[in-house]
Amino acid sequence: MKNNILIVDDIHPIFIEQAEALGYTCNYQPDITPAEALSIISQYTGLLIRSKFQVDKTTLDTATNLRFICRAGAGMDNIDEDYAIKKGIHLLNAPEGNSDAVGEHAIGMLLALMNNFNRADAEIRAGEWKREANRGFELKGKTVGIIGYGHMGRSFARKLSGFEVNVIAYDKYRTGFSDHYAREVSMEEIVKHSDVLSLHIPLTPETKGMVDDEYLFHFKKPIFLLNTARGKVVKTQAVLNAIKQGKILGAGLDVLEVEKFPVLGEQPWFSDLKQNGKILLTPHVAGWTFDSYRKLSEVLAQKLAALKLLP
Ligand SMILES: O=C(O)[C@H](O)COP(=O)(O)O
Repeated sequence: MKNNILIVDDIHPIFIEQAEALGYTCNYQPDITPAEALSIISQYTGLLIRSKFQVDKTTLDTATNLRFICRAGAGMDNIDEDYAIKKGIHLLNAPEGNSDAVGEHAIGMLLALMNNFNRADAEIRAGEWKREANRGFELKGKTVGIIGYGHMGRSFARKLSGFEVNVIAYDKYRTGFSDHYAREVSMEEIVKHSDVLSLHIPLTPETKGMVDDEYLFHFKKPIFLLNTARGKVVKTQAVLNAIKQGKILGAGLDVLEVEKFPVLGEQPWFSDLKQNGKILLTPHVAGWTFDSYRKLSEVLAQKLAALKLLP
């Protein structure tokens, strides 16, 4: 069997260079359709994907020679992980490659929200000069609650040092992680003390729809909400409701329950979302920078080398 990798998305060429130095042959097909990929996948021992390609049971059953999947990114929610592991397929991802990007994006969103950057900018362009309506909040002295203290949560916490904030973090799957940047707390404490809530958790059946009306109702203080994780973790309608009730002061959403047009524009909540000046939107780019583009490839190539699948 050949040692070859089918690459079905856009990645920095350094991956190909390094994989070929290890002895792999790469077939770079960033524009391949899922159907086309499925029709040739049985010829490959490796597959490299980003988020647009779904690796479900059918794909895994068709990929009879597959030994590893490289995910150029962090989220593995587009892979049927359990089934792949059952088939003995190695799964590699690269959160180390885009955690700085996500941490910085979250910081940028937070400062922009707290100081009404997007709304004030739009107002001036429309001929309105409103100082009082655009009075901001300072980060200093606030409590920032982080849910999920993996690569992304830790990166955000590190980048908050210097802002003189109290950083608390909760992670269901990790304990004993308090460090220089964040203090480990329970979910109850996050809900009780946070002025800012930033989500850094994967999408799983358990986290799907986690941030809903009921969850937001329990927060003791009005919060700024950041979601740079996965859109389906947050119910968009609940965010709109909480803004109306004054429970959310601003929301920075890099990811949405449904992404891309036209399907996004067809959602019942989309017109309210569009008109709400307390919501700042970006198109799922928190982890996608000119810098992370190369780092993701480098991290994956290193992990592939460490697998030592080739003699
Ligand atoms: O999971 C990630 O790393 C980010 O969400 C980026 O995903 P992408 O592969 O779509 O850029």
